Amino acid sequence: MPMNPDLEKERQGGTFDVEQLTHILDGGRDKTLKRHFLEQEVLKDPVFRGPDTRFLSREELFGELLRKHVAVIKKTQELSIDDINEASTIYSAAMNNNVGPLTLHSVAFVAPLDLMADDEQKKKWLIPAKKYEIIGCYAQTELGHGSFIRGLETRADYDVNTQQFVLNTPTETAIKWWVGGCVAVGDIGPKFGFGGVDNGYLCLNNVRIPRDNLLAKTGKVLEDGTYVKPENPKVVYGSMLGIRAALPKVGAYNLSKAVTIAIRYSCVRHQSEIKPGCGEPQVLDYQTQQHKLFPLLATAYAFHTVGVWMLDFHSTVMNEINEGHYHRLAEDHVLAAGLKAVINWKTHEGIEICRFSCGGHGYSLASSLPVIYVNHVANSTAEGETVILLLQTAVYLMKCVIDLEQGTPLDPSVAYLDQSFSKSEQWCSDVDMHSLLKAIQFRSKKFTEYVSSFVKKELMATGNQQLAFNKHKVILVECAKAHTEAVIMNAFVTKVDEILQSNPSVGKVLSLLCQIYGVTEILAHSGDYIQYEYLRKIDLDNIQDQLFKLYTYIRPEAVLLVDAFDFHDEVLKSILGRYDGQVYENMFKWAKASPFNKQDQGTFRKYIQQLKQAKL
Ligand SMILES: CCCCC/C=C\C/C=C\C/C=C\CCCCC(=O)SCCNC(=O)CCNC(=O)[C@H](O)C(C)(C)COP(=O)(O)OP(=O)(O)OC[C@H]1O[C@@H](n2cnc3c(N)ncnc32)[C@H](O)[C@@H]1OP(=O)(O)O
Ligand SMILES: Cc1cc2nc3c(=O)[nH]c(=O)nc-3n(C[C@H](O)[C@H](O)[C@H](O)COP(=O)(O)OP(=O)(O)OC[C@H]3O[C@@H](n4cnc5c(N)ncnc54)[C@H](O)[C@@H]3O)c2cc1C
Repeated sequence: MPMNPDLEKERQGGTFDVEQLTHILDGGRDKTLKRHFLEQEVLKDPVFRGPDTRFLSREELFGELLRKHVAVIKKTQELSIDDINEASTIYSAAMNNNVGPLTLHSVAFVAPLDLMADDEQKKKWLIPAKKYEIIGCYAQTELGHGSFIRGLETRADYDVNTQQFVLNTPTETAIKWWVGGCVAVGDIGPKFGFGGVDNGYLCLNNVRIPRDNLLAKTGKVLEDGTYVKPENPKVVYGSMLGIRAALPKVGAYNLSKAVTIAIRYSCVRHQSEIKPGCGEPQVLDYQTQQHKLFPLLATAYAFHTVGVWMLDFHSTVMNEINEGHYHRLAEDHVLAAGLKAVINWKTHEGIEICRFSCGGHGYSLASSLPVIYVNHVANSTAEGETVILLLQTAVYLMKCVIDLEQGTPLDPSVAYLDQSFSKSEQWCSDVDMHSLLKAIQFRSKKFTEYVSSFVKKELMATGNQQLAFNKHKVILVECAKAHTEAVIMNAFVTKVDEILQSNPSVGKVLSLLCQIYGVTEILAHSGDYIQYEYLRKIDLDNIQDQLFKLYTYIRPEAVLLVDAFDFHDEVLKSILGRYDGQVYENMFKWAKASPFNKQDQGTFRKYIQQLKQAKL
């Protein structure tokens, strides 16, 4: 199919090599080549062909995705893939923006076995689980409790005579609920999205399991019922850490899809007039459309950068824990908590902005933006609700303030809290990314000190930490967000500095995106910078001008920057986001193919006839 002339023209501009940026995003040219190979292994294999999942009912969707997910597993085994990124490539190429039915087995059942099973148990369960010879799920949440784990009601009473645990969900609120990939007991019914996953309920009534079913690498129960505590009790929470540490990159992936669709479509879509008689401009030439999409484009790159960094950090900490060193578990937990919370929340807001920026066609499943949205938005609740996780990060920051007062060294990701920040020089309209990072770190430091003073005062008055925290939860959450933004900006600046050395032209365009991310973040909290007397009104006016100037620099690069995400059309599955930009013809073809246009509208005639016969 010929290339849409608008997109053809867009691709003649630009100042950097798209392929080199794709290689950087993938982690090197070899990884890009391997990703292309794996995608083709899926896309050329007829077993992965099937009905357009956007036209399917919930039951049909579950069946079709289960069929495909089994094919994904076979393909992954056939190609001897064990790298998580490569496995994700095969999975994403097949799932058409859905979450597969066996996802929870891989991310929430295998991970805890890996982390908490002893060698014997690994042989018995982890090895067959990795081969899908046993399929598992993660049944923690109950009808009455999800966030408050210590409030869970399920019982496991030890029967010393039979060396068994007797499992019971003693009340209705104790029924296990939301259990992804939970089979044979019951599905909790239709949901907002996640149609490919059978989130189930599980009632336990005197279910007996052997003593050695308790994962024993950390804590264990001896034959006489004595409980041997794990060296570090918090490691039992570790199974939730793995998914949280992975979800920032999942957020980046989903936001990258949404901005790819919205920016390509905004170059194909012509609407209204700027200069009368000069034809309808591309909607991406409107400053308001750029103001919607360019900060999100910058955010997608920022989230990808920090998502890769978080996964590396987490895997290092897990290796340390496997060797018995727990000193970085707390930092890993609060980083994963803050990044998972902020990134997934801003991602679902961003996907919605992308959908709105495509007008009516964004509301059609032909765009796939609604599919990407309803499947992504769960990530702000699942694996730790947003506020719950931000409070974890906030409590850690309050401890950092005490550590600072006591001269205890801080973890590297919060070291900036110990830095002194002088009030900024007057800003013009070309503030560099390092100055923007300093400002964002300054705000986080000041906010942490401000919140800590309130919590301390409350603690003095009540002597109760939970009460003190509960009275200031709103500002504690904001404090955690401010810190997390400092972590994101620091990772982005660090990566861009590195790329400026290795590939100056790519680095330059990414530094523009980094500035857009930083300026947008500062303008979103401009009042704080005035209140803390770090910036003046003139500074804020200047960076507002800078933002609009940055948009003009990014405009000619925008399509190339989304091309660099390198989504194959069959992976993106969006008519608005097609690489060739042939939207209208394919929208019409897709609509005509809808089963709704095929089925006999007998119902229509039957009921309309009734109206006519009713002699209204
Ligand atoms: C093959 C390719 C596949 C690709 C896949 C792609 C995408 C993936 C798609 C889908 C997957 C996404 C979602 C679906 C899966 C969802 C599964 C679930 O939802 S499972 C259930 C998740 N539930 C939760 O997250 C519950 C949240 N609540 C809690 O974690 C706890 O209740 C709490 C909020 C942390 C409170 O704990 P507690 O009541 O014990 O009190 P605290 O004093 O706050 O904590 C005690 C202590 O422990 C530390 N800590 C807490 N959590 C952790 C942790 N995870 N790790 C390490 N440490 C932890 C905490 O800091 C305290 O320490 P201290 O202050 O020093 O005492
Ligand atoms: C798509 C999806 C898949 C899931 N898969 C699984 C799975 O496979 N296995 C599993 O075990 N679970 C699963 N879950 C459940 C999920 O982990 C819980 O929904 C999540 O932990 C939130 O808990 P909750 O639903 O009890 O919300 P609640 O904690 O009841 O939250 C309700 C509101 O109360 C607020 N709140 C609660 N506690 C506090 C507090 N201390 N301070 C301030 N505010 C508070 C929250 O911020 C929120 O606004 C899944 C959920 C979804 C949506």
